[in-house]
Amino acid sequence: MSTSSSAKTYHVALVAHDACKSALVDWVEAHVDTFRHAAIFSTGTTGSRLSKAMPDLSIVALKSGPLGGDQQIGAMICEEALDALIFFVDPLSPMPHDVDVKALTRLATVYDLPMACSVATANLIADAMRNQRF
Ligand SMILES: O=C(CO)COP(=O)(O)O
Repeated sequence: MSTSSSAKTYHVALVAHDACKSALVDWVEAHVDTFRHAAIFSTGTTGSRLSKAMPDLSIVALKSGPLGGDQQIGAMICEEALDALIFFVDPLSPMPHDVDVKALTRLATVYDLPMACSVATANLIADAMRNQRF
């Protein structure tokens, strides 16, 4: 008897502030086998950096963060269209769109969405994705 196991396609938002974009690209490259099976949604500049580095991944680039991209991802959270948010936040620079950043992380908390704002926590989410644990 054959058992069929259909792997879940995770819908994941990947976002990084400018000072953290290279770290996010490196991190996704390190987990590319996991993200090859994911549907990725990114803010504009983050998405184009990721697409350039890994053109074979499925990446939808939304608006740039300061132009509403954080809010677009927030709307996806409200619509329960995401499984996780990986957001490499720059904690050392003031942001003109700080309210948008706060709104995004707030909505992830309101909807109890798995969210990582650091490499250590992002590793836990990637591990859970790889093992289909949520
Ligand atoms: O500012 C951001 C998130 O707050 C990221 O936006 P970009 O990916 O367009 O730089």
